[in-house]
Amino acid sequence: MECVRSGALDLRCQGKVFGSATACGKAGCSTNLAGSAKQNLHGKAKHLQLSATGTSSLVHRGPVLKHQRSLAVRSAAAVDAYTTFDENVKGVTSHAVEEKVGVLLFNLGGPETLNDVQPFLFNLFADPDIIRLPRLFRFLQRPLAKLISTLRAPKSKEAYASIGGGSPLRRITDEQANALKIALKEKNLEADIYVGMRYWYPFTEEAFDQIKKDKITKLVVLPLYPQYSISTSGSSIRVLQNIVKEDAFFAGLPISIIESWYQREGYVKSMADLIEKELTVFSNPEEVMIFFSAHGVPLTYVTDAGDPYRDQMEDCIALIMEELKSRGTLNNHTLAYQSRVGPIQWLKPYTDEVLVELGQKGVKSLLAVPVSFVSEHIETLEEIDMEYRELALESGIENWGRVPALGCTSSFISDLADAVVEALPSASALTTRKVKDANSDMDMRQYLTKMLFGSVLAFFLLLSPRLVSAFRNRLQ
Ligand SMILES: C=CC1=C(C)c2cc3[nH]c(cc4nc(cc5[nH]c(cc1n2)c(C)c5CCC(=O)O)C(CCC(=O)O)=C4C)c(C)c3C=C
Ligand SMILES: [Fe+2]
Repeated sequence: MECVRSGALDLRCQGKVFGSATACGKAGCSTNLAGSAKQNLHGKAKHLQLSATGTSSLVHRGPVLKHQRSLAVRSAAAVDAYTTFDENVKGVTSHAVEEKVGVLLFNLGGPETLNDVQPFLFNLFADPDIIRLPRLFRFLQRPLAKLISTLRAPKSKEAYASIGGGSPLRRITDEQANALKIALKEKNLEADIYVGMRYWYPFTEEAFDQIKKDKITKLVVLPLYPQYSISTSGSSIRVLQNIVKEDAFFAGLPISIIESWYQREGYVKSMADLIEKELTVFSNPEEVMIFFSAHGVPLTYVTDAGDPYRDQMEDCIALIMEELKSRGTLNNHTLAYQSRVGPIQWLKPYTDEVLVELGQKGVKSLLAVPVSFVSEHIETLEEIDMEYRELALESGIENWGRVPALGCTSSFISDLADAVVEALPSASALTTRKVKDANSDMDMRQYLTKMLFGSVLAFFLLLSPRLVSAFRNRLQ
């Protein structure tokens, strides 16, 4: 049985035109484009552009319109998946072989012992999506990562020591992987699940090796971050793009990427369930301020590099609050950003500052809701449960609660399984996505200023012990 990808394909999304897609329709054909039409092309942060020539690009565009659609509409267009087609593989035929579906979960990874902390931090800071140096200064990435990870390690080790000596991320992600496999089976999809961590074991590259060994024939990529950021899902997707460039197996493998899924009904409802449940612990639930605390990113990611993270986060909070409102829960809420690192400006408002302000304003009961991540980790268990709780109580807040991370909540895992099932038909050979690079937007003057500033900074950082110790104080 042979299938040639053919027919009119025009899915231009400007929030209005959903276009058309022609499925091959032949039995056993793995190149079914029909699913593409179901993608979430609602003109928010992402736009899928596929042309009849078979080329495509995915671009982030801002600013984002605030949500005005009903949840039902959102749920029908729930999967933010995209597919790109390589000119070189256009017209490639695929044969009816037994399908072996793989699902690759992307996550950050975390140190498992205190000895892992510094090398884990090195991997993190060596990532050009985490410390974005101008192209000419990329040679400084690793020395800078070595320096920053060494300076940061003592503080991080202390934090990891206080939660039992290591990150629970690997264990929880493995549990989520197992739960997802079972949920998919219940939906009649047999799939092998792979975990690819960006900065610690099992590394993304190990997952790629296994996927290749297992001869997977279709892959759905699911980053375990509800909202997209250049620094998280974007960074892992870049690793995927690199392997697609380097390895013929991955260049030909049909892949579908679920970029962000905070807008899925199942996720929104699961979050609302957790919040509702936790509110009942307070003696006066209606007086509790719902305090969403999201992991921050440096401000320039959003302002210069077009990271849709802040827009998606605000959208996500609006959806959860809308859901709560529809259930009669009318509490006040606020959003702030936590976990900033180093002497630069991050997304505001900052969690620590807002907690103090709320205390001063007389807020007495507060429910913290971690919202950028779906498992417990250092920043929920240490930063929120210890540091922020203490700060809140010192600032006059009397009743403190925290919503647990979603983990393996069954409604949530079932919804992730639905997302995978919905994304599968749009799997297709992937080409390098045009990730918007902050550097490409810089004009020459900005670029030269950054170069000059970067070289002076690097010079002092590497050579001046006084500045190193000053910098260390800012990092701790
Ligand atoms: C959506 C979530 C996350 C974003 C966005 C993000 C950006 C980001 N993070 C750092 C620096 C650090 N992150 C660290 C740990 C960490 N980060 C996330 C999530 C996001 N990061 C998680 C889930 C974790 C915890 C992993 C674990 O072990 O449990 C750390 C290490 C811990 C520490 O020392 O505080 C650092 C450092 C930057 C610079 C950044 C954006 C540029
Ligand atoms: Fe982080």
